[in-house]
This record gives sequence, structure tokens and C-alpha cells, in this order.
Amino acid sequence: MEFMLDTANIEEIKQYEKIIALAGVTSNPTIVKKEGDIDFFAHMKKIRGIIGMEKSLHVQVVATSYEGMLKDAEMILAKIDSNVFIKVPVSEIGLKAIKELKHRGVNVTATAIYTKFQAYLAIAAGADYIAPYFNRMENLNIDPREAIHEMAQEIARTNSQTKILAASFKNVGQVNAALENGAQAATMGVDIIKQAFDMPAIEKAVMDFTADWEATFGEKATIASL
Ligand SMILES: O=C(CO)[C@@H](O)[C@H](O)[C@H](O)[C@H](O)COP(=O)(O)O
Repeated sequence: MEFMLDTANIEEIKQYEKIIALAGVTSNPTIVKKEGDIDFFAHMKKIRGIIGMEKSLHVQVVATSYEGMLKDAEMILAKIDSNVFIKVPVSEIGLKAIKELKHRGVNVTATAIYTKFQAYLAIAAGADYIAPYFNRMENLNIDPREAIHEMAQEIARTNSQTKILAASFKNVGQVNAALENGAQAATMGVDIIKQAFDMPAIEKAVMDFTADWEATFGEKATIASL
């Protein structure tokens, strides 16, 4: 399983790459907007500096024309680095760009996926990752569990290398469901990770262990001090 952070916030990335087994960082123009008026390429390079070249960095094109998407991709690859996964929404024009980018040997993440058919087309085009939008699908009354399951089946049927990078999560249950239905990767905001540990039962277990230890060895004793 690959756990990615869906954020462009430097402090969050610095903090959470130490906490989770981080596989990569994703963003989109809406996520970038939250960082204010940044120097975009310098900011992305800074993120790369934090996560290193081993982890994947996914950066989205913003142009809406085919030529524009290819130019955006060229700039991203030139100004950040050539390992970046170029995120392209799976529209008709986006699919054309994905085909061309794969023809050029570029790493591609096919994003904004709401339907199985978009996913099937992106898999056939050779996308490295496909990103179904879990919560947004639910909001549209599309069952993301069934859709992700079928996407995984299609990948297996066609013996394809594409991985499912599920996105758009609002709670931990959705992440579990995506992974259990065949997604190899999930990208999420740090709010989801915080939510995962925000359980009185976890806190109580830790406090009970501490109390028992202190009752036995005294308040100041740690294992290291024995
Ligand atoms: O597509 C990817 C990763 O490939 C994500 O960055 C993706 O754009 C975001 O998770 C979604 O757009 C966020 O969706 P939402 O939270 O606005 O519903």
C-alpha cells in the first residue's frame, strides 16, 4: 500500500513524512491555492527536497487545451525534475495528452476520475496511476467501492502496470474501503491521519499502560533508566 499526502503545505509534509511511511505527495490547483501567492516551481522543488527522489511527486497541469497541457507538462518536467508524475484530468483532451505523454515516456497520473469508463480508457492509454475521487463519487451517487473493485479487475485482466491512487477522502472509512477494494495507493490530507488517531480508546490505553508502569517502578522510571 502506498500512502500519499494530498497537500502542498511544507510544514505538513515535513511533519508527516516523519510519521507515516510516505510514498509520495499529490496536489492540484485548489490545493496549491491554499498556500497563497507562492513561487510555484520553487515551492514544488522544496517539496521534492523534503521527500527526496525515491518518493513520487504528482503535479497537475492547468491548461485546458491539448497543446497547453503538453507545454505545462514540459515546464513541470524542466523546472522541477523529470521524475515528476504529470497529473492530467481524464477529459477527452486530457486523454489525448495522456497518450502523448506516455508516448514520450513521461510518468503520468490520470486524475479527476468519476467513472469506470474514464478509468478503463486511462488504463488503456498506459497511465501509471489513475485517481478515482472517492468522496465526490459518493456525492454523485456513484458507488466508489464497486467502481474501484472493477478498475482493479480491469488492471488484472489486461495485465497492466497501472496503479489505482484513490483520492478525495473525507474520513478514514473511505480510505479503508478504497484500499480493501483494490486501490494500491491512497492520497489524503493530514486531517484524515489526525482523525485516525483521535480515538479516546487509544489515549486511554496509553494512559493505563503509563499508570501501571509508574505504580510498579515509580513515576520517573523509564525502561531506559532501569
Ligand atoms: O487527484 C489527486 C491525486 O492524483 C488529488 O490531488 C485530487 O486532486 C484531490 O484528492 C481531490 O481533488 C480532492 O478532492 P476533494 O477533497 O476536493 O473532494
